[in-house]
Amino acid sequence: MTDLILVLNAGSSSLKFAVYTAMPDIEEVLDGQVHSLGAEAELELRQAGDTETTHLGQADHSAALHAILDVLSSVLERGRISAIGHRVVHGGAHFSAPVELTSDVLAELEDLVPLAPLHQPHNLATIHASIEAFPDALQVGCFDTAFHRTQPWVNDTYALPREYYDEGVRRYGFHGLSYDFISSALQKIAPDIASGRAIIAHLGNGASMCALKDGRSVGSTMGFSALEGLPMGTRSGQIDPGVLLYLMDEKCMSGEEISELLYKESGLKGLSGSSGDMRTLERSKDPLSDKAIDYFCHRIQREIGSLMVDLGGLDGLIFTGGIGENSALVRARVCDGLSWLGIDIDQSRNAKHETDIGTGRVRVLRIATDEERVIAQATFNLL
Ligand SMILES: Nc1ncnc2c1ncn2[C@@H]1O[C@H](COP(=O)(O)OP(=O)(O)O)[C@@H](O)[C@H]1O
Ligand SMILES: CC(=O)OP(=O)(O)O
Ligand SMILES: [Mg+2]
Repeated sequence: MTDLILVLNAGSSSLKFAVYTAMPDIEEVLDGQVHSLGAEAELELRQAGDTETTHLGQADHSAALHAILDVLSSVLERGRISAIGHRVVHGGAHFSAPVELTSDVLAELEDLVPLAPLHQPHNLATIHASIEAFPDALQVGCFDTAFHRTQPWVNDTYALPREYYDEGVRRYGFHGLSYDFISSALQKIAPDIASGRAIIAHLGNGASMCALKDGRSVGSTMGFSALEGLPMGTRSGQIDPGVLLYLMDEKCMSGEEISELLYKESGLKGLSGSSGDMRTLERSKDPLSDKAIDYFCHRIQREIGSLMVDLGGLDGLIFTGGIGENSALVRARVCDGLSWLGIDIDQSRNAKHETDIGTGRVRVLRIATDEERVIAQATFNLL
């Protein structure tokens, strides 16, 4: 029987999965995802070049996991799951590398739930369900925050009294598994950029950007929680803390209500008044949908300026994530008007989703991310 590695990646709007053979090296057998979690979830299974889609309808993370385990049962007849690698969004200040998920580690990760309420509970629930389904498998956690531990202190802290930093109020940054993958991919696709100054825009339902210098993270738009920085599907992104004081003091909103507002009702959903999903907004004829896209792209442009200061210039701009990889419109709007920074793109190559779309001094690339492969490799290394 072949040894297999299963990877589970619980995002805010999706549960992605992949299966790899484990010996002698990792090789992907299949992958897929349940996307659009909520009322209209769909399961996609990709195997040997074919994609099979099943409509699930109403499904949360737990229903998605069960649907995935059902689908996998046919594959499992041919092999033995010897390890399961999990994406864990928050590793706090402590976890800077992948670890075996022992009960002590899980207890520490439980403490981080308040810092990532949209992700950590789903990550932990997925881990517990997979321990139950595969009690003999090695369970490994890989952290979204780990990649950013190389950031200089000025980008790691807020200007609060020092004791807050010491107790963990820091700028952790997220999407590190994706940045790790892109950083490795750059070494093959564009080695000059891999060892130069790059900005990676991971634009998915959650969205952030990373300043990459010599392959290491030196800046990120996300900080303490996955709320800071860019506006997202349903998250506000950057906001004046004075607004929160106003909501508490003048509108008498509770912490829970403010959390609901900032995580679930804001961003593209709040601005458009209809949807936080980029595909839906692009198809919509409502001018508010277009304004929401405009705001999203403008904030990305502003963050490019800010991250360029961290880098001392720019050699490459990389688009990735569900929106970054698939939306030619967003890539075009982000690059529009940035010629003065050396950012220009070829509209026809962009429309065809080619890898190399830049025509100016800065190389502009579209690279599909693969967080699952980073997790599989780390899990394999710990086997
Ligand atoms: N063809 C497409 N055109 C525009 N947006 C797309 C397309 N495909 C996916 N997206 C958008 O990508 C986002 C989901 O990104 P993804 O990275 O898969 O999410 P998550 O953060 O949950 O992992 C959604 O807003 C979705 O509408
Ligand atoms: C950290 C984060 O925002 O993750 P996701 O993009 O999966 O929501
Ligand atoms: Mg994601």
